[in-house]
Amino acid sequence: MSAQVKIGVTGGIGSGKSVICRIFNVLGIPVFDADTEAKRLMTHNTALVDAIRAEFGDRAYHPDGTLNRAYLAGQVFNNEERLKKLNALVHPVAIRAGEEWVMRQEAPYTIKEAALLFESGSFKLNDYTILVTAPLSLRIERVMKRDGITAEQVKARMERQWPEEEKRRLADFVIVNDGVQALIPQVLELDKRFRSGQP
Ligand SMILES: CC(C)(COP(=O)(O)OP(=O)(O)OC[C@H]1O[C@@H](n2cnc3c(N)ncnc32)[C@H](O)[C@@H]1O)[C@@H](O)C(=O)NCCC(=O)NCCS
Ligand SMILES: Nc1ncnc2c1ncn2[C@@H]1O[C@H](COP(=O)(O)OP(=O)(O)OP(=O)(O)O)[C@@H](O)[C@H]1O
Repeated sequence: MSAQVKIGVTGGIGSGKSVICRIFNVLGIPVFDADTEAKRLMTHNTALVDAIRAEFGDRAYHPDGTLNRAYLAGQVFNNEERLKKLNALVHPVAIRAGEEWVMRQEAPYTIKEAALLFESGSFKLNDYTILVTAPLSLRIERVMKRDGITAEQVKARMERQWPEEEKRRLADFVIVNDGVQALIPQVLELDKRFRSGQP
């Protein structure tokens, strides 16, 4: 088992997790992006691909084998039961990949970025969790711009995630990404604490 301090970074859609993790990464900290890894596994892990095809049909994949994200998003983000099924297939595989990744790292500490750290229960595998927060309206605006989707589509995903207040109760640290408070000093402060070994 790795003795490294393990930090989870989470936050609702559009809160700015990826932006913050990029800053940690520039400081030399290895970052595992669970959402990206989940997508990679959904096309590269044969058992997972077979299970997704069996559950969601061949339309879940394009003819070239890439994931039909728009189709799957349409299937799951307005249907809680379907989303639960997809999560039950993907999350255990992605969580295992994260644990294997941690064992390979040599660094003062490691970071796992995941939108659903609390919802999936995987926060328990980390020593500390950072919650990234931002006002709802700003998050919607950011994602509409980033992904070219409608406010309704962003809200459908938000409704499948825990409300921020619930996450605050379980988080050890909070980074405010409201476009007003500067991000870099907040990240530097946490980096200092994690490197000290006594956060
Ligand atoms: C349905 C899929 C194909 C849609 O892909 P798409 O490229 O449109 O969105 P993307 O994956 O980039 O997600 C954007 C954001 O939506 C939110 N989101 C993604 N998956 C979920 C989910 N299962 N529940 C709630 N919110 C989610 C997150 O905030 C995420 O960062 C994809 O989200 C997916 O496979 N989700 C299920 C696996 C999963 O839970 N992944 C994320 C955590 S490991
Ligand atoms: N402080 C900021 N100032 C300006 N733009 C920002 C800021 N923070 C984030 N953004 C932008 O908002 C969008 C959402 O940020 P990001 O992708 O980091 O969020 P996320 O929490 O990782 O979202 P998701 O859960 O969808 O993966 C991105 O396009 C990003 O560049």
